[in-house]
Amino acid sequence: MTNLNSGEETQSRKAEHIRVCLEDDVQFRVNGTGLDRYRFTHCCLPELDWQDIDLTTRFLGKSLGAPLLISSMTGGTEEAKRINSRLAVVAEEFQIAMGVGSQRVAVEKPEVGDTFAVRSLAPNILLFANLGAVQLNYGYGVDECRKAVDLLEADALILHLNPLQEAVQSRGDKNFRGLLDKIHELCNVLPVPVIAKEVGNGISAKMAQKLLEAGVGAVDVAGAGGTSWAKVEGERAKDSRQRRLGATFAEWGLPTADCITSIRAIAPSIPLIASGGLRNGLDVAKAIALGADLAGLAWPFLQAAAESEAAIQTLVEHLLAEISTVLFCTGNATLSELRDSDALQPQGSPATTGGG
Ligand SMILES: NC(=O)C1=CN([C@@H]2O[C@H](COP(=O)(O)OP(=O)(O)OC[C@H]3O[C@@H](n4cnc5c(N)ncnc54)[C@H](OP(=O)(O)O)[C@@H]3O)[C@@H](O)[C@H]2O)C=CC1
Ligand SMILES: Cc1cc2nc3c(=O)[nH]c(=O)nc-3n(C[C@H](O)[C@H](O)[C@H](O)COP(=O)(O)O)c2cc1C
Ligand SMILES: C=C(C)CCOP(=O)(O)OP(=O)(O)O
Ligand SMILES: [Mg+2]
Repeated sequence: MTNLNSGEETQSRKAEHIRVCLEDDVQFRVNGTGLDRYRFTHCCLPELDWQDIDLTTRFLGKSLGAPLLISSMTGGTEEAKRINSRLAVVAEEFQIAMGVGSQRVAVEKPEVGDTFAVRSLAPNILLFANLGAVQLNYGYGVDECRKAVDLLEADALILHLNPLQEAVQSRGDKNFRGLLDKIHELCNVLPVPVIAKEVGNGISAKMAQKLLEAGVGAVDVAGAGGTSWAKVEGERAKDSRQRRLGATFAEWGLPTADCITSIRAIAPSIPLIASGGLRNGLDVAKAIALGADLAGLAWPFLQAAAESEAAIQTLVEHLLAEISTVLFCTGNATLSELRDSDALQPQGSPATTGGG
């Protein structure tokens, strides 16, 4: 490993991330999403025909068939190219949004750029480029960000914020000083919106406020409760210090539900993505009812994509059926009706007053 140049090291890390996420137990086990603290109030007479249920929505100026995002995952290897291609074909079929994984590997090794370039397979979807914000402290500037966007003809650039992951990662990039100012400068000149995203440890209302003041166009909370990147990097550890760090911080982070409610409270109208531990359409519907505009899933899509295009189609069909069932059984025809309703209640409050 020590003989690898940075491009090769990054490329082999991408392969290991896929392998570890598919083969090892790297999910949060104790600190959940917080969504189980909420319940929908069942409505016994919805006054709806199932046919009237409408899952369409808009995000950052584009129309979507459903409020779903295939969260940023991969690129840089042949396997990653196969995964991205399968995901893009299904995203186009259902008109849902998609992000690719960090394009740092393509900056370091331009010849792997094609493993990310899915626009021709998904000409109409909302598509997100991806780089780590921390790279702005390691020689990256507007040029690299612009190239990442151009390679995909992306609608926005996701900057991932992953201090815990970098702290546990072997040879991780740990200089996070001064990034807010650099994000601010980037937002001023990049021709597409910047989306600030965590990777499974969550974004607090206080930090969301600072990021919005810096000019980001949207926030993806990527909270705790799903894939734990401390666990992933702990599995990749090269020494006992890293292995122990991964174990100690395996459950660290802000639950996804708390991120959504606290950010919505201070920013009532910003484009807000919920992700981190969403595993079915009921989770998605809860996230929307709590105030998110879009719901992202990574790990479930990785598992399906590793199998086949048909498995991804089946996953999306299941998610759509589950979200539709929430709308049906709470008597809401649309996502905005659901969000404006009182159908979702904290568990423990009288379940017979809301909804209907
Ligand atoms: N900073 C963070 O965001 C979090 C940190 N942790 C830490 O991760 C480690 C493993 O936790 P584990 O036992 O698996 O998980 P648990 O969720 O069972 O939490 C264990 C302890 O951490 C407390 N805790 C939960 N959330 C927070 C928080 N946001 N900030 C500070 N303390 C919190 C809990 O207090 P209570 O019962 O009152 O909730 C409990 O005493 C612990 O060291 C824990 O402190 C765990 C969760 C979140
Ligand atoms: C294999 C894999 C690779 C990932 N790579 C990236 C990445 O390059 N950039 C990023 O922003 N997030 C990345 N993520 C994090 C996800 O986008 C997501 O924030 C996180 O896994 C929590 O969502 P989940 O619980 O649905 O998996 C990756 C996730 C997986 C499973
Ligand atoms: C995998 C996740 C969750 C985020 C990116 O990880 P890396 O730290 O490997 O990304 P780059 O350095 O390659 O940007
Ligand atoms: Mg990194």
